[in-house]
Amino acid sequence: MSNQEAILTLSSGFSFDYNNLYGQGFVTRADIENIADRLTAAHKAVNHMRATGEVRGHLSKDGVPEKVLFSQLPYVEPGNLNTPSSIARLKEFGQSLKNKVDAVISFGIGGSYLGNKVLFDVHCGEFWNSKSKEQRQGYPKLYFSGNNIDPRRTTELVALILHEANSKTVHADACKAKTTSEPYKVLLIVISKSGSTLDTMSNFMVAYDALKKEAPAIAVEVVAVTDPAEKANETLLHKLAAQEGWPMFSVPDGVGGRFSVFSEVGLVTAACIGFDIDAFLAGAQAMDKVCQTEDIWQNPAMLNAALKYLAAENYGRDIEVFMPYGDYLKSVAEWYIQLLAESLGKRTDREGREVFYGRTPIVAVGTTDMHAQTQQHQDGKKNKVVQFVKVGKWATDPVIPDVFPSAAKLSQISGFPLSQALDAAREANAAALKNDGRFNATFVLPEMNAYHLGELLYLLALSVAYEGELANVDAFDQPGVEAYKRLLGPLLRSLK
Ligand SMILES: O=P(O)(O)OC[C@H]1O[C@H](O)[C@H](O)[C@@H](O)[C@@H]1O
Repeated sequence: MSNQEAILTLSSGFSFDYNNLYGQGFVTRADIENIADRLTAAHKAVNHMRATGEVRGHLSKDGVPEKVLFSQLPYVEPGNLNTPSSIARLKEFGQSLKNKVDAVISFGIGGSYLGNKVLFDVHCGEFWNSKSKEQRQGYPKLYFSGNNIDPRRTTELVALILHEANSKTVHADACKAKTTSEPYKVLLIVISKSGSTLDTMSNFMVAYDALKKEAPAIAVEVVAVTDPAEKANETLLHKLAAQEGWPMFSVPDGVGGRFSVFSEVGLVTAACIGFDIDAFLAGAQAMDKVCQTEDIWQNPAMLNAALKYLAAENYGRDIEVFMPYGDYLKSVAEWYIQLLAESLGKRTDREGREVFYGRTPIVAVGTTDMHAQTQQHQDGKKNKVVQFVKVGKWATDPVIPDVFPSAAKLSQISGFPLSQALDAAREANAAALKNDGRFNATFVLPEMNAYHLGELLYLLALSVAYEGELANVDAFDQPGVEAYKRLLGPLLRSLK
């Protein structure tokens, strides 16, 4: 295969351009052939995971065998994790907020936040909360909290809600008698698989307390999203929700936080903003089906995993810069950080031998970081793969006008749409890296919509499953995060 042909394009138009990652000076065909047996074994293992949920060596936090079920999520079928009735319930939930709830605050961190933020950014953009209710088609404003323990931001978020509630009352007073004015309705969605994460719960308690005190001007409702287990394994959040009568959605068993964007965790946010759940899951499902082939050249998840694995193992490229071009895709890079870091950053292999495996992920955004990180990507250590994401067709795309014809330099950069300038920048960046033997690749989404986003996120999730097999590490646990937690517990108790 010549380098010019190193593009895998799916029937949806989604493509993986690996020209600058494969061939002379990059990962070679011989490299791939040398691991042919391991690729076959990895594919078999991933298929087995798909069929049974079993992944060799995977244990839960409590050290017992645990199923891995994220690959079932795109298939909405009775008996599956997402069923026709669970999806219908989510959609009803979303509809029930329209023109009724003023603002939602979604509390969560890690896998209980990152995917939700992706859906929000891609669908709503930066200015959703400044838009009118009509522009939001009746859907509520949506804020995130719990993604840090930041006293200032938490205070300011509560103050903002109080201010908005006050403005609503004043507005209602101006229009009609005070007694008939509606309260400002806030829905607090608390998302935590384990049900007691410090960052999430501390912010939730601060906001809940402050807003509840403002009744009746503010009406607070709560929805909990947590592990549905009962009795001995019941989470604190589940128990609380049952006591308080809060409606609940589930983080299903066998779905780790970093894979949960396709479950009720992500879909709750989707429902709140009118994001197309069906198209998102359909994109993920289409990607899953494409990746069922054993032919690596037709299977984008296996190909991506193999190329990145070989780039790291054979050529020392063990940093992955994830660099989408476009502001609202930055959160995809942030979501990917957790996926890659927690899945593959492992001390031991599945036989318990120390391997210190993993590629370090870096968030970058084009064109922004061409003016900040690119110097290092281009001239720093040759230890990186830069993974670009390109959007083919933009929904809105102003042509740069020739406003100052006498300024030759400005005149030169006018007369074509912003998207072409954006992609020319990416192309130049990719070529400059390639010309210096610096590994890079590009995922191309024909347009930025729920379907193609589903394809991309699912490809990345399945890719780490493949790479876990190739590297012989458990891609589904995260024992390393327990080390600081063991120290943090006593520290927090000593603060009382
Ligand atoms: O959903 P939660 O249980 O609150 O967990 C939130 C996050 O907590 C930890 O940091 C884990 O390492 C992450 O994998 C998880 O996504």
